[in-house]
Amino acid sequence: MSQPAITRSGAALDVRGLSKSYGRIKALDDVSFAAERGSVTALLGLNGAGKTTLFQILTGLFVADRGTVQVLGEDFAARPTAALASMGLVFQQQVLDLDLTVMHNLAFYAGLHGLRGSVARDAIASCLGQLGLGDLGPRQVRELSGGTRRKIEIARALLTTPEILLLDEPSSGLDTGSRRALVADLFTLARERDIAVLWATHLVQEIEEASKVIVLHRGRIVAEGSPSDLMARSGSLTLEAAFLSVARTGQEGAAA
Ligand SMILES: Nc1ncnc2c1ncn2[C@@H]1O[C@H](COP(=O)(O)OP(=O)(O)OP(=O)(O)O)[C@@H](O)[C@H]1O
Repeated sequence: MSQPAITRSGAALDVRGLSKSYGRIKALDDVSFAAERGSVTALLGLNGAGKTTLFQILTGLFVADRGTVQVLGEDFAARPTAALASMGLVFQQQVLDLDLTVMHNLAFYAGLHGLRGSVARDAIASCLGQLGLGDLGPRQVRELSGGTRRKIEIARALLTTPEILLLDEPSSGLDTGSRRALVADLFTLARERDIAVLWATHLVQEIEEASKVIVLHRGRIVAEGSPSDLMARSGSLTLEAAFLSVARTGQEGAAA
């Protein structure tokens, strides 16, 4: 069996020195980090921190002013189509057609990616099954709750067996119970499918189990480490206090 491709740092996704400005606003300023397989890397930032800009660069919508992105050992800029083919994307905007059934939505997306017939059906069954949605195929999306729709969007992103999953506030608009269920599913998926999950959010409670937390503040990384590292370094008893401390002061080590 071939070895999985890796980047210069050994991680699935490796970002170095990314900068992007909109006129005089520095949305990203020399951002570097890596996301490893089988784990969740959380990108935590208040409004305006630069999370969306980063995701737009990682998905090829925008080009960075400076810096590089490596995906599975390849330079994104050199081979964007291959890089994008290895990624699953779940953003805040709803992407399902409400008037179609779950099965039709997923079959349409599978078809766009060249999966047809029994290959598509098996992939759909596997992805729905993994998220506990196995019996929902015939249901019209409009009849389903917001939390279930979000899970279907995640199942959709998994159809192409991505090695990297980019999530931009995936629990946006969900109630606490649905959010908790979604969070648990995503951590399990990262482990079981050996996917590198990069999860942007401003909700600290969601990512307390993350292997690594990166705090982005006004375009700069102001803290990076495991949740317990961040709490210890800022002298905080909770991850939320540690986050607010570094986000407020723009640097690590400030007392909460
Ligand atoms: N198209 C644009 N033109 C000008 N400035 C922009 C544009 N997009 C973003 N910005 C600015 O760049 C900075 C980073 O914005 P970005 O949307 O990337 O942050 P964010 O962390 O995703 O915020 P939010 O959580 O509010 O979506 C902000 O100061 C924002 O006002």
